[in-house]
Amino acid sequence: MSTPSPAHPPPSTSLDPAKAVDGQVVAVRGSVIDLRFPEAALPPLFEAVDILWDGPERLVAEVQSHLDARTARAIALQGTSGLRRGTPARSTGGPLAAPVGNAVLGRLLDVMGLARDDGPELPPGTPRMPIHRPPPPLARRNPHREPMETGIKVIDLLAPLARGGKAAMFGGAGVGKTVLVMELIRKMVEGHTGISVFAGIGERSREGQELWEEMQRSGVLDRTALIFGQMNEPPGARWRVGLTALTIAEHFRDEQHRDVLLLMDNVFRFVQAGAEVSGLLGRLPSRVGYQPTLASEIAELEERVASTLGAVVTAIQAVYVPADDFTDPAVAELFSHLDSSIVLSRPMAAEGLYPAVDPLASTSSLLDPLIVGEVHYRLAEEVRMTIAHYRELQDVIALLGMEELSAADRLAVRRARRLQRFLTQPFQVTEAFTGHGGVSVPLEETLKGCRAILDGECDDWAESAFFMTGTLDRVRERDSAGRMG
Ligand SMILES: Nc1ncnc2c1ncn2[C@@H]1O[C@H](COP(=O)(O)OP(=O)(O)OP(=O)(O)O)[C@@H](O)[C@H]1O
Repeated sequence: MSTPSPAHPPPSTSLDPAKAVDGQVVAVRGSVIDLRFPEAALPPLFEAVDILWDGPERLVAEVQSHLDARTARAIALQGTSGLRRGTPARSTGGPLAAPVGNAVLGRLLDVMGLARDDGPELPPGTPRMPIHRPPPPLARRNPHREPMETGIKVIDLLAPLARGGKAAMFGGAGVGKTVLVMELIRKMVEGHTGISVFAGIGERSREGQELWEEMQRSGVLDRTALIFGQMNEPPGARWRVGLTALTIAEHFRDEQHRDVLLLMDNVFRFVQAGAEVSGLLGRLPSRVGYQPTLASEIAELEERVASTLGAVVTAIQAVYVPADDFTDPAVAELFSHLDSSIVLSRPMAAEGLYPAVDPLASTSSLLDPLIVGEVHYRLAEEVRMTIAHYRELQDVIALLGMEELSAADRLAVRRARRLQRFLTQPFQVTEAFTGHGGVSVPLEETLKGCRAILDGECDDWAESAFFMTGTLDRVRERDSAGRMG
């Protein structure tokens, strides 16, 4: 067969072009491509192979298994529609390599590092690093964690985030994960002097567009790299895009010693893409239909999100919880890797108690008297106990009404409802559609407010005054205004 000349420039994914060898496509089934190479020249697992076709875009596949001494089974990172048997392929001599360094800042790239904004492609000399790398050794890791104030009351009080730590927002469809991540970006990126890397994994392109505009508006685009593999892209791209973003973050951490804020929306889509790939490769599914390699795939990603002695990586991730089932194996596995887990609750979202952070299910390893201090720790416990007590009483209230409760229980309910409302807060990113101006509350004010509510100082204030506002002083003003009005 004659060799068609490639319609695209040869990829710069290669680490060692001298090692490049030639093969050809022998079978195509959707994203799965079987490739035959000369004996002894079979590319190793995870090597990137360039398919030299005349299709609409460059096509690169990653080797996943060896069928025999000459045949490799690979997963495509782009669509394969129109790909024919016999098409030549060239091993790139190394794994897929992500562009790194200053050239990626201010750019929106895909899994391969190709421009997805309307700018030019990255210059040919841009350094690249393989996307498959081991995590930093334990000796180089920085175990130190210090709380990082976000200005979001419920998070700072009950599930504080750590500078240099890993946090995730868990929630079913439409409970406010993306809104919360966007708000955290807005609050943190401006005060953050390091680099921000955003990985958009398997979500809607509209969200990518909004983020791009958000970054531009905040004037931080020149310190940000956005890497996207959205829901319309093949599973291979969604599976690997997180590693591309991580590689970019690791380069800033290790080579430039700059602090990195790594944002990933949505890590569940990474797991889901892995399950799709596993199915396409014909591997037997494991629990709940997930890939048998679920735990190791998640660990491969999460373990690389690490702070070293030179620079810290602070990761904020959104995790979709399928059918609101927190026992889902992917979700349960992700929990175990985090410093802070923020759980969003559907009943709270349904009541309009935004951010719908579940005060009982959300946790943080920082909520320890030795880290946040005795006062904060005890207060958080007291808030949790009061809300837990209210939840226990809710069934009784629904059946018999408040009148059947003891005086002490009635008081506990009163305070719990005020606490729940005090922990709601208007966000900057939702200003446009809620009509409430966004607020940031210093931790000290949050602690002061909760203390006062628990001590019964606000028992007579109108419940509605606590809803969607900032400090307790503001609640007091609203309560007095309500009385006068
Ligand atoms: N803090 C908030 N204040 C007011 N409204 C909110 C807030 N958070 C979420 N919402 C409402 O809930 C909707 C869904 O939020 P969001 O898109 O963040 O959910 P999600 O969990 O990311 O959903 P999906 O899984 O579909 O991506 C928003 O469009 C908004 O109407």
